[in-house]
Amino acid sequence: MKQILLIEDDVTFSNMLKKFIERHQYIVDVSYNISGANNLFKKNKYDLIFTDLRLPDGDGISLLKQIKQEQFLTPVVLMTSYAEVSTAVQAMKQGAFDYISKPFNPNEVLEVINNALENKNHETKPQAPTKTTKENNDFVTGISAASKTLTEYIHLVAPTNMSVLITGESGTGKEVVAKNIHLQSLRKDKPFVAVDCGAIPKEIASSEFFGHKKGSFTGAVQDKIGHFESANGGTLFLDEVGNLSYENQIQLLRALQERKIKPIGSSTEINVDIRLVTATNENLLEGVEKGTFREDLYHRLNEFSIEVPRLKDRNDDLVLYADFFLNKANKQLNKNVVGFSKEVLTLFQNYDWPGNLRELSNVIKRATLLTYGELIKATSLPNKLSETNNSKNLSENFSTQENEKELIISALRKTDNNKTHAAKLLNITRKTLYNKMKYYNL
Ligand SMILES: Nc1ncnc2c1ncn2[C@@H]1O[C@H](COP(=O)(O)OP(=O)(O)OP(=O)(O)O)[C@@H](O)[C@H]1O
Repeated sequence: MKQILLIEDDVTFSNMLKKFIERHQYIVDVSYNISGANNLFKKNKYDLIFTDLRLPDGDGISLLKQIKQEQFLTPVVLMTSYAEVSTAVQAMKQGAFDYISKPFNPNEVLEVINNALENKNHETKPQAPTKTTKENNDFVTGISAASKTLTEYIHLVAPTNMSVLITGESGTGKEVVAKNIHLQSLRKDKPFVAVDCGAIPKEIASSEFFGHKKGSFTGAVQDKIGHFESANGGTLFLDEVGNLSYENQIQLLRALQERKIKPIGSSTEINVDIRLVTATNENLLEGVEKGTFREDLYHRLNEFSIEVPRLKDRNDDLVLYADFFLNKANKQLNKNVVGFSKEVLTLFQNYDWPGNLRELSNVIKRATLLTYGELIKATSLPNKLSETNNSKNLSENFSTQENEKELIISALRKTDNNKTHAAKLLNITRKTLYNKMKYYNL
């Protein structure tokens, strides 16, 4: 039977976890601190070690380093609280096999155990696992339920030749998903051609898609290869596909059905073998109902659909993405910012992120540039992040009708007595604010 060591100072929790894992045919030892774990290491050889990040006599990261030196092959899984996820990500770079954030469900624990033990059986040397896919280092997989479903769908559909329609709000990562589908497909060594349909004027769209011969129209000063031909053998990604004119939709449908294209001014047809992936942040079905988007094309594009979740709907991933964008910004700006202050993480959690991952990435890049110390502080964030928070806290409290007078005073102070801004913060109209100020003699 495989032997697992659990290092966790919460006695109730560790005993509960021990019992659960033992029920699945593993031998489990528990230590409540690092010194106890060191004694156990001397006596036993473990197949897997679970350790808490914070222990009474040290931290899980230094323990991880020690284990990696002494018991090279033993996988180590860190158990973290939500706020420590970014530290755990750092730990993975130092050789932790995985991390699991509390509270976790039993199936998650079993999955991590299976993965770790399976990995150990197959690997001859330890791997530094990463939350990015091997094929694409710019893709963070995410740990939220919504992200897990997204990843599963990508894995499932990538190796097929099905056309995929990716939907989701702006900045959620639709293009990144499309690229990932390509990189996980059999076409990964062939081109991935991304076209923004919203940026192509309809008059030149067919030349852009199918190419043209020199002299075939005014301005065609040389032969041009179209996107279909450039993507031959690979994947053609059409972003903002809802923006195609009706005429362009017909041309696209024909090319997809016949798998042949004819450049403008040419008499020869070219066979094309492309996998089509499209994206939109509009509701194409509404377009179909209104008659602006062809229903036959819609079904042709939508052999499989993937909805990329809003950042707000994958709260559990926020720190992971923040950490990823911070690393990226550090590299781009040649900085060495280590992390985020607690206050910043709270502001991040409370903000709605209407611009999704793109907005998060931009906010972090700007803040990284403005930061001279180790941690990004709230003062380096755009005002809108704290405004939403103030407004949320104030308006939430306000609706309870308690301390109404104090809340009004606080809002007026925060906004330098600007009634319009104060009313906004309190989520009431200016008129209501004036009435209440009169009532409270302010
Ligand atoms: N899974 C991910 N891992 C890391 N970075 C990501 C991920 N998804 C998106 N991003 C980053 O977020 C930003 C927005 O992604 P992307 O351009 O793919 O969004 P989009 O949904 O296609 O946006 P739009 O609708 O405006 O075209 C990019 O900087 C991208 O690199």
